Amino acid sequence: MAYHPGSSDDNDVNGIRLVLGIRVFRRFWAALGVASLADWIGLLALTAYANDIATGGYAGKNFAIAGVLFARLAPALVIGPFGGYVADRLDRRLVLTTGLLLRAVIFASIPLVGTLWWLLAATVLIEAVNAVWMPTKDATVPTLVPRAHLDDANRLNLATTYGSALPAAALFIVATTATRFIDGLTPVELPAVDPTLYLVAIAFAIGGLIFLGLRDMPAGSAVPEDEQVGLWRTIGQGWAYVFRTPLVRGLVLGIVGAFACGGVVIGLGRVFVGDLGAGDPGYGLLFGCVFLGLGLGMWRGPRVLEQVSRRRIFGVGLMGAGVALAVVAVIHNMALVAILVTIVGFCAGVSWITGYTLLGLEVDEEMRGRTFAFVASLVRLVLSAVLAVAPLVAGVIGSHTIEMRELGDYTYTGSEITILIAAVVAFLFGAVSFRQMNDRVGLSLLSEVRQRPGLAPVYPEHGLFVAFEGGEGAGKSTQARMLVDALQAEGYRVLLTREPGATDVGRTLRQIVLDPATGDLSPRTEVLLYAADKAEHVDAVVLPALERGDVVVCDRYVDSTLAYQAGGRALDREEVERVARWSTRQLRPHLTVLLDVDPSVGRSRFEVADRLEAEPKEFHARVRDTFLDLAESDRNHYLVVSADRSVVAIADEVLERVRPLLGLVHPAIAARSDDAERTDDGGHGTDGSRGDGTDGSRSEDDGGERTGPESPR
Ligand SMILES: Nc1ncnc2c1ncn2[C@@H]1O[C@H](COP(=O)(O)OP(=O)(O)O)[C@@H](O)[C@H]1O
Ligand SMILES: Cc1cn([C@H]2C[C@H](O)[C@@H](COP(=O)(O)OP(=O)(O)O)O2)c(=O)[nH]c1=O
Repeated sequence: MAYHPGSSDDNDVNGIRLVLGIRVFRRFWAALGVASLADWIGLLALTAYANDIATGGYAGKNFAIAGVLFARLAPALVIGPFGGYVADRLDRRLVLTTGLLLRAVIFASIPLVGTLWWLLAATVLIEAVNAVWMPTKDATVPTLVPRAHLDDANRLNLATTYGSALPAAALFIVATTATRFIDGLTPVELPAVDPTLYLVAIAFAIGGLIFLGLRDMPAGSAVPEDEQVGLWRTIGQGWAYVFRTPLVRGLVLGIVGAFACGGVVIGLGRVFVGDLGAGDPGYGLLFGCVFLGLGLGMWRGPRVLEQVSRRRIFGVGLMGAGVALAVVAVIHNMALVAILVTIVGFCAGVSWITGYTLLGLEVDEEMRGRTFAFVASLVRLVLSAVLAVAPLVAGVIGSHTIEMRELGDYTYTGSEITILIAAVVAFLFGAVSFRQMNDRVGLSLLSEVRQRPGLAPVYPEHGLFVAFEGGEGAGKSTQARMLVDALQAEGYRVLLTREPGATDVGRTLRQIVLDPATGDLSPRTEVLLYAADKAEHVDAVVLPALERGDVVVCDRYVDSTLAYQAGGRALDREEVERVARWSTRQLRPHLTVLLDVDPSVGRSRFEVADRLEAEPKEFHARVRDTFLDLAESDRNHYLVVSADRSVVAIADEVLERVRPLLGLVHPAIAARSDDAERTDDGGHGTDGSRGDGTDGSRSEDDGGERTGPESPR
């Protein structure tokens, strides 16, 4: 079958279209959408209502909200496992219908009774109903769509459940603003969120009626026994695995942190916007902004700062959320807060989607299901704790005013302090995740961000890769040889190689590019010829040696293309870099030694000039500047040496810089006697024409290196 780029997107769209084409599923989905919408508005309305009817000042309001949120989440932890059991014994359509109708009745009863105690009891009841309703809903989906499209159906349902948070926030803003407006027109005072609670009741009733109408839904119940693993057991089982693996540990820590961060904003939101004088519509706005940010973050996440490692982005996202949240805590302006919580949501969304994807990629097949279940359960647990505890803490801290004579009074509230604490915690979680998962140690985040997308470096995971760069006659071959000798003497397995011309194809290419008889070449042709040499060299020589864990010392590498073809020939640097990096699979040396010398000095060290050596002074000046520029932009991976000093002094400096990197490889003393021959074979000095760098003579056909006998081609 032909490869079509983007076909997976097309498949997604087609799959979703297909499941929506199934009448009974379409109606089921519509009912689910209405129920989710009602659920989100309900969450907002319940907390807003708690805020309205609570007595006891600032602390009282916070305690009331903490109570509602806890009542909302706690039953899932306790009743959850039984929900599946009950659901298993009842008819699906009956459960789906009555579940929503019951919720409608309970919601309507809340403003009618109008006490805090009933609000709390009603919340528990709603969740108890939900505990049976949810597993039934999940178990129903497979009976409505063909097995092959179950995934599409589940994804659509998930998107609907979370996607409805945004319209729900909008509806909440409209409903509460309308109530305020009508309130202003009539002499009787309307309770602020009562109409919204009735609206929720109506929406649930509509959802229930749609389910009632689904007569063609297969009857019976089917929650398979093995899917009814309780929450606590899931957590227990997952724990053991997760905490054995540092990467997964970092990920789980971060994911939980992201949710805790979002939970604090939701849990404290109502009181916090109250402090800002924004009331219920403000609360709706805050909630909507968090979800807008989350949605954007999840959508754009994979594209954000593409040049930065995904493992690092994960921690960075969390730290970003922490910083934005800290600013939220100290700023007293609703408009700015709205923008900032969108940023908090965005950062958390980027982290969440990145973490989720990494988890999918890094966790072994057989552990994946359990790990995801573990994460989902843990997130639930932490979210409940945070939603309940955050307002409690805020209530305990209370609202205080400090009098500062000249500066005026400064009021700080418990919600501000608690948000600030959460911000610090989120930042620390992010920092710990960043450290645990950092796969680019030594490359600063700033220089990584500065890299253009698509040019992200790949450093070898095995072996040690060192390149020598510099102008003509700078002493690269001499120094490379000396480094190889020094390392081999210490028992390391070392491969000395070079560009261009270390492979069979490379030798032919070398002949073409360097022979003055070739005459003028288009600069682009020259780039491609060098790139072809590199592609072959990396695949056939460099990577296999690194895979074996050897030290690879390379005389000239990608920087030469950037210096000569981009700098010297004045081609666009980014274009040339894309080609050169692509041809080397983005593989970069752990260390590049730049032997810097005035071009005239280097030039004076030999007599016969090849095609490039024969270029004018200005050309070589540009080459030198480009080399220096490259070294300057990534100091961690470069050593710049003044190459007009003695050979020995330079060699000492190089060895000193390389020594700490030897931790990446192990000396193979035992294997030395036979390996030394082999590595020499792979080097480019064995044919005697050059390479030991001491004879100073140059000839056009000084290729003739053989690649190591163990190289795959
Ligand atoms: N530090 C140095 N000082 C003086 N001459 C040097 C130095 N390093 C190398 N040479 C000589 O310069 C010539 C070119 O050296 P080589 O290592 O082949 O340079 P490259 O590989 O950079 O072109 C050789 O004759 C070598 O002996
Ligand atoms: C690897 C590479 C070399 N070159 C040039 C630089 C040199 O002039 C020539 C390599 O010839 P070589 O004789 O190996 O140079 P040196 O002894 O100075 O290391 O090819 C490029 O222009 N682009 C590249 O990517």
